[in-house]
Amino acid sequence: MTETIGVLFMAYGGPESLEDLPGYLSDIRHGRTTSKEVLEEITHNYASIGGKSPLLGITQEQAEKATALLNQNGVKYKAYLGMRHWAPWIEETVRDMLDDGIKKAVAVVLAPHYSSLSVAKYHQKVKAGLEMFHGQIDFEFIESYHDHPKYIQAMVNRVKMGLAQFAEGEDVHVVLSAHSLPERIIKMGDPYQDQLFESARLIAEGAGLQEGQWSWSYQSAGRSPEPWLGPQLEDHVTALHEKGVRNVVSVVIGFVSDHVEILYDIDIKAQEVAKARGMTLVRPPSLNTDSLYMETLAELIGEKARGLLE
Ligand SMILES: C=CC1=C(C)c2cc3[nH]c(cc4nc(cc5[nH]c(cc1n2)c(C)c5CCC(=O)O)C(CCC(=O)O)=C4C)c(C)c3C=C
Ligand SMILES: [Fe+2]
Ligand SMILES: [Fe+2]
Repeated sequence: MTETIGVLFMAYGGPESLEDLPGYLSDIRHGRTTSKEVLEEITHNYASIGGKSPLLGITQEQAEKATALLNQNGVKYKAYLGMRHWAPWIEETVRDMLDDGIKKAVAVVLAPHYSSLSVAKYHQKVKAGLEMFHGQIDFEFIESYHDHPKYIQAMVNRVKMGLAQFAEGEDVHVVLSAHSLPERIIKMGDPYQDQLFESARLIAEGAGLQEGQWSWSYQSAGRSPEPWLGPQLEDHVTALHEKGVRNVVSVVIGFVSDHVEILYDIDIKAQEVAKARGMTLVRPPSLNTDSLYMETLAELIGEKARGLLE
């Protein structure tokens, strides 16, 4: 009988209702209490996008589509979902994999860029799950795929989709962005920023953007007193306005799925800043189940699985 390879698809996790928010925030903030003001602000953000995160449903669809591609190639794969900050928790999914008798598996985070504060934490949770439930699965981990040609092409297509919303000959500026992190990661030698800049360079080149026609920005910095990487998107949009830019295409290259930090932070908050200055800001859709992104995942997972089967 052919052995089934488990594929653990991991994402950040999101609340299923506004009642989940205090517990969700407590997990993200390592048990620290969230102030009333911050809780109210984040509740307002989620209420503005429908009262829950769409992330779990999108991750489920991504896992199904990528696994369907993988299952065309003779090896049998079974998809599992694990979230870092909410159910289904990564550790509990690892228990389910053990219960199913999975012996070999590939773990992938649905985030193309590696950081010790992001991807590494997911990997630690997989290992914690194995320890917690006293099991053994031979895991192969995908660390990053910031320069995978199909991910780059998928993002290039998004840039072009955004530009196509403006009339030919109009002056349009492209802003590529990703989630901010505390500045201290730079001193820690974390590869996050270098990987982001490499993706951005490849995407701008692929889309044929000239110097000055695009720029970089961070978004969604945390609400903690330490300095976070900038410039923040809203400040950046304001600075672009001061330089005479009136049309902006905003492409989030660090996130592959819709969630509050896109649907609120860009579509509502950054959009408000742009509109208040008479600017037009357009955001092409997130990759979600984009076919090139699904092929990126299938290729990366297939490659790691071949290593497991040798
Ligand atoms: C690259 C790293 C991070 C990604 C990607 C990321 C995505 C992401 N974050 C939220 C919601 C929140 N994040 C919050 C804090 C927070 N996020 C990161 C890193 C990434 N988040 C860090 C390092 C921190 C600080 C944690 C701490 O110890 O304080 C919070 C808490 C409130 C706040 O600080 O703003 C929220 C809420 C979502 C929804 C998301 C993508 C799915
Ligand atoms: Fe976060
Ligand atoms: Fe965040």
